[in-house]
Amino acid sequence: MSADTNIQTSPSPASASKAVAPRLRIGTRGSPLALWQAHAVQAALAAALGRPAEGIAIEIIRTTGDTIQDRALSEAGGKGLFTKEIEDALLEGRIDLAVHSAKDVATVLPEGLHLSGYLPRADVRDALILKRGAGLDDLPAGAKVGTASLRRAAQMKRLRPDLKVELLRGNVHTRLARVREGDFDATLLAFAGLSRLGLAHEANAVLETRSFLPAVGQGAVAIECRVADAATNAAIAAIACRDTGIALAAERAFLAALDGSCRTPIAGLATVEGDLVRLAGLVLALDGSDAAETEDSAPIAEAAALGARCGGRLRDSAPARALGL
Ligand SMILES: NCc1[nH]cc(CCC(=O)O)c1CC(=O)O
Repeated sequence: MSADTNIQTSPSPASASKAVAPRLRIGTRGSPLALWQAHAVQAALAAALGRPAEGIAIEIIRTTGDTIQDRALSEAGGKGLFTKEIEDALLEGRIDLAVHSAKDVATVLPEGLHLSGYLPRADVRDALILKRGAGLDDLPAGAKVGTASLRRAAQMKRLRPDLKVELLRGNVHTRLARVREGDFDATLLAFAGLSRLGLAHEANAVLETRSFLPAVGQGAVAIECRVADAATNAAIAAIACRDTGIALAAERAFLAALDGSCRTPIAGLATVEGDLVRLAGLVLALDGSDAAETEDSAPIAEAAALGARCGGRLRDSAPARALGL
C-alpha cells in the first residue's frame, strides 16, 4: 500500500475541518404540481448557493391525501393529509426541507418544525374552466359546477345561487378532462397551478379577487424545515421572498383564529403595500346564502396580529356562528 493511499483513507485534522457543504434533501409529494414546486426550490437553492442542482436531492413521499380519491378531503380528516408523512421524514432527519403548496399546510405544525420561507408568490386568483363560453355569465341556469373546495362551492353559490355544485376531485388534468368530456359544465382551479403545469391556456376566465377571494396561501410555495437546523434555515433565507412571508403571516394567523377544521368555507388574501399589510377575509355559509367579510391593514411588523384580529372579528359573525365556529 503506498503512502498516498494511506493519506486518503485516514483523514487529517485539516481535511476533516474543511467545510464540505452537506447534501440537501428536499421532500415532496409526487404529483406534477408538487414536483414543479420542488424543482423550483431546487433551482433557486442551487443558484443561491452556487451549487449544481444535482447536488440537491428530491425525495418523493406518498401522503395520505394522495391515496384518497373518493371522498371530499374535508370529510377524510382535513388539513395535514398532504403533509403528515413528509413532516415525519423531516422530524426523522430523512430529508432536510419540505416543499408544499402553502394552501395545503395546516396552521399548527408539529413541534420542532416551522415554515422557514416562501418562494415569490404567483398569481393568487382562481381560474374558471368552462365546457363552453368565456365567463361566469355564460353558464346556463342550473349548470353543474364541479369542485372539492368548500370555499369555491360557497362563493360560486353566492354569486350564482342557481348553480348546482357537485364534488369533483382528482389532480388538475383529471378535473380538466371531466369538464372537456362534458361531465361538468365548469370547474375552478388555482390559476397558479394551471400556469405551473403549462396549462394557463385552459383557463376560460380568471376571477378577480374583489368578487372571488382565494384560499389562504393560494399561489405560494412554502418551505418547511426543522427549527434547529441552522444551516438549512440559512440556505432557505437566501431564497425566501420577504413580502410573501409577510402576507402569509397575516393570512395564516387569520385562518388559525377562525379554523377548527376545514369544514368551513374561508377565504383570505393579504398584500403588502409599502410599509403596510392589507388583509381581506371572508367566511361563508356552506350554500353561500350568508357571508361575513372584513378588511383591515397594519404595519408589516404586525402582520400576524392583523390576521388574528380579522379572524377574531369574523368568528363572532352570524355565518361563522351558524357553522359552529
Ligand atoms: N388543493 C390542491 C392544490 N394546492 C395548491 C394548488 C394550486 C397551486 C397553488 O394554489 O399554489 C392546488 C390545486 C388547485 O387548488 O387548483
